[in-house]
Amino acid sequence: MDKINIAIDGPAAAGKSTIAKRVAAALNMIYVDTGAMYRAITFAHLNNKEIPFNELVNQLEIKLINEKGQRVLLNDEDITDRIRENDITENVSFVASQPEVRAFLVELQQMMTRDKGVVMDGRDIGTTVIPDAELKVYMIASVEERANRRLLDNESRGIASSYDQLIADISERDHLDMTRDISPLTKAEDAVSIDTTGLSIEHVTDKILSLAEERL
Ligand SMILES: Nc1ncnc2c1ncn2[C@@H]1O[C@H](COP(=O)(O)OP(=O)(O)OP(=O)(O)O)[C@@H](O)[C@H]1O
Ligand SMILES: Nc1ccn([C@@H]2O[C@H](COP(=O)(O)O)[C@@H](O)[C@H]2O)c(=O)n1
Repeated sequence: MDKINIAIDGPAAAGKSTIAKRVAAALNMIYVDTGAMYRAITFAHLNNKEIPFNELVNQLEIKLINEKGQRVLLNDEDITDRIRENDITENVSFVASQPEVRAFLVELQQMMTRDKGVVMDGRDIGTTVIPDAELKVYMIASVEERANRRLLDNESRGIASSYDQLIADISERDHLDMTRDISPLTKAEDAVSIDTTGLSIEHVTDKILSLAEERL
């Protein structure tokens, strides 16, 4: 096959974006971080709480620029670092449960994958956004390992956090994402499960690359 789409879903801090970026670079595909798009709308909502979601989404233009990882622009403002801060993380699952927000972003994401050649990570990619993706991966890791990874991640970004708080926050966010009414986080029936607990980034990347090669 000439071009494929790859969907990577899973709970918070399982390693989806780290691996998706590497897989996309190795296969010369486009990487799309859909979590960043929900975070961008959360940023807009926190600055404009009085605006209903159906009106808010019509005022937003979200661009993902593949430069220095991936830059996130909201109405041409670079909010890449801002959307990783705690207030956004604490509110994003609520914003992502809003029907108007999901309809707006799923349509945008489906347009981005129409011509194939995309590695997209998120929570509903294999189930809702690209149910016909040639490769679907459901990536998991123990909550302890995910909290440790996020702790190191936050330290490197200068974001204050503690291991115990991260365990609680990650567990709560997963619960909200798995139990919301619309497109809850769940493994697509035809997704390949990969438990990354104890596995290196290189090992997981190679595993997905070999699954992709089988489909190309
Ligand atoms: N297999 C792995 N082994 C060790 N560390 C990893 C592994 N995969 C990812 N990491 C590290 O874990 C941290 C979290 O990974 P990442 O941000 O990719 O997760 P994510 O699933 O995209 O999270 P979220 O959905 O919350 O954005 C990063 O610092 C990354 O370097
Ligand atoms: N396809 C997606 C992607 C993300 N979400 C929501 O956004 C939150 C942040 O995602 P990160 O990957 O940046 O951590 C996530 O917790 C979900 O609430 C989503 O609903 N669908």
